[in-house]
Amino acid sequence: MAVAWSEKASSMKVLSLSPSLSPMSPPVILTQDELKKVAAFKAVEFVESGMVLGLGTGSTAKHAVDRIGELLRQGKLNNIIGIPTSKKTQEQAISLGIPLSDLDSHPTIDLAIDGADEVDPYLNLVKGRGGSLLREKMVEGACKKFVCIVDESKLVKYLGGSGLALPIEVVPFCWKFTASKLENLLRDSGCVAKLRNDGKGEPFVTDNGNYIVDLYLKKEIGDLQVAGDAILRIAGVVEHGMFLDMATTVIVAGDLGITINNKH
Ligand SMILES: O=C(CO)[C@H](O)[C@H](O)COP(=O)(O)O
Repeated sequence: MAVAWSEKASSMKVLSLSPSLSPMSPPVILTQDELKKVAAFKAVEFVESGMVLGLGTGSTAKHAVDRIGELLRQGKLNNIIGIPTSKKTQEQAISLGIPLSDLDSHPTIDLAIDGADEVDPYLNLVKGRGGSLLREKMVEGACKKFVCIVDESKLVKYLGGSGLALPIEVVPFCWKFTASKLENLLRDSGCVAKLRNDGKGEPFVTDNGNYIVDLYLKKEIGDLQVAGDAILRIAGVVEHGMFLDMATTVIVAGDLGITINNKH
């Protein structure tokens, strides 16, 4: 259901950005990475012993996974089982001693914590600029609660509104054909499709052996659900990076503090 930032979404405000600051401390300007950490630490407050946890991917989620590992080490959390959303997060969790499992063994997840590339006023997300959108969507789709953590630079008026990529995971076979189908489908939004590269001149390959086609939009997509369903009907598309109506909470860290936005 729809919520708007300024009206219904903000259900709670935390005035201090850093747990170590007293309310009388002078304002502190935090870096983007510090804001990500603040959002991540706040999300980990929702974690309880005995939970099965979806562990997200990216620089924001990394802080949450680090914090979970720290609390386990300190004995403040027990009996956690993590379900990682990427090989990278799996490696991080193993290095922290977080017990891991998968969706086959744990098809229901109590809580997932993950970042996002864009958040719209209705708490819809773009994810996958880190390349892990398929596993993220599988894990976060199996959650009772999905807490998304972002710094305020991720807030957009509409999905695609940052001018950055809307990622689509595609099979490598004839990816140009799939990319042109995507451009054609979203031509009213001025869509340009580009194959993501790995920075060394080769295609970026996901954990699932697929490619990513990044869509750049000049205009807003009309009905996101309709567009998402149409994207999935293109043979060759594996999954798209729009996470519609999936986040139950979005925690935003910004210069003025943390806002916790709950879906109503
Ligand atoms: O979807 C993702 C990875 O596939 C990430 O959550 C998203 O890219 C945000 O990353 P970061 O926290 O590094 O800004």
